Amino acid sequence: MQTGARVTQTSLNDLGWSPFFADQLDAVGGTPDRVMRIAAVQRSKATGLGPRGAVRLTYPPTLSAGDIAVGDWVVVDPETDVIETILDRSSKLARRAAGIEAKTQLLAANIDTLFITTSCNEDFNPARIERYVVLALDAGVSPVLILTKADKTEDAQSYLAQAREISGKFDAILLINAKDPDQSDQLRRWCGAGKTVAFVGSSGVGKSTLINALTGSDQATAGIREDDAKGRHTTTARSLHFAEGGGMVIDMPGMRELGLHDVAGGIDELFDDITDLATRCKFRDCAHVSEPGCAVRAAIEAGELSEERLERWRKLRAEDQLNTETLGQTRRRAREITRQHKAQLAAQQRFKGKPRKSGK
Ligand SMILES: Nc1nc2c(ncn2[C@@H]2O[C@H](COP(=O)(O)OP(=O)(O)OP(=O)(O)O)[C@@H](O)[C@H]2O)c(=O)[nH]1
Ligand SMILES: [Zn+2]
Repeated sequence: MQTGARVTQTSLNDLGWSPFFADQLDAVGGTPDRVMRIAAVQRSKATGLGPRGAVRLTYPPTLSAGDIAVGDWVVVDPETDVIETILDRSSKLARRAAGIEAKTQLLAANIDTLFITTSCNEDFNPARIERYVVLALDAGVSPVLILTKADKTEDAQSYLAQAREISGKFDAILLINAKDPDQSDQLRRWCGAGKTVAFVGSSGVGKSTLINALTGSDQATAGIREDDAKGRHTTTARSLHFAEGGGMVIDMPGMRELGLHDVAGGIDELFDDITDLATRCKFRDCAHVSEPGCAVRAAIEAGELSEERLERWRKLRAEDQLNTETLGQTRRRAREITRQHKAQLAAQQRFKGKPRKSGK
């Protein structure tokens, strides 16, 4: 196994180990030789990378697959290969899990940079890009926007201009042909030794092309393919790979649905212009619709803020608030709806039951 051999020669530092994690070892009774980084998470097993190579790890009764993310650092019992502890994360990407309850699904952990990938075509969508930026900012991960397929449009510069309008918070915006190695090499700036990057973006925008360019393709997935339940690497699972020349790359396919959850901080950061303006509105609870003394409306009228951007901010905030309410809040809201419904029915019954006023 090429990757296995490579991992054996790999120090923890190459995998992204840092003082942040080392400092936690004493408290959990761990030692560096028992530490591994999670490269893939399956229902009943996970793949860990460490000094022993790629190892299939088992969850203890207290943990399940949902508690562990690709990129996590764990302490492992070397005799049983059971995970003992998940070390605190330096960063964590999560989304709202499917279902009615306000639950999160972990996507990846301990990432330095999020490569938000979109193409210079109809895939380019400011609202979706903003979603990814909010996710990154909220997690304390630095967002880089990659605009691919620049070679397939006459209009590449206009996409670049639109991207700059979306946010000044990007660490960089790259306009590239992902298939040209000279151009994809620019991504290596974020993949130095010990650094971890993750890719998000729709299907077909060039993520695999870029990941293959960074990792040298086949050998990157070998260690994980070996551990897949069906004996092959599936493209639907998140997984961690080595970048050539240092650093780790996390592939996150299947991210079409990115429900935001508990990311108010990220929304405030991305839309800090609106947040600032809102503090200057005359009314503290200003809805920025038609209130007098509204600084947000004034900015729109002055052409400093676009109506579309304000609308996208509103939508994200509403979604985040809805998705973040606790189960208790959801239940209370459901009870309130039921109560109102019953009250309405009762009123209707009373109305029906009343003897008709006779005209006499
Ligand atoms: N001309 C050109 N083609 C590109 C570029 N980026 C990707 N492609 C092509 O677009 C197709 C899709 O690219 P992938 O790398 O598979 O996209 P992906 O994001 O990994 O897609 P999924 O695996 O479905 O998530 C492939 O045929 C690529 O060769 C680019 O910048 N320029
Ligand atoms: Zn206002």
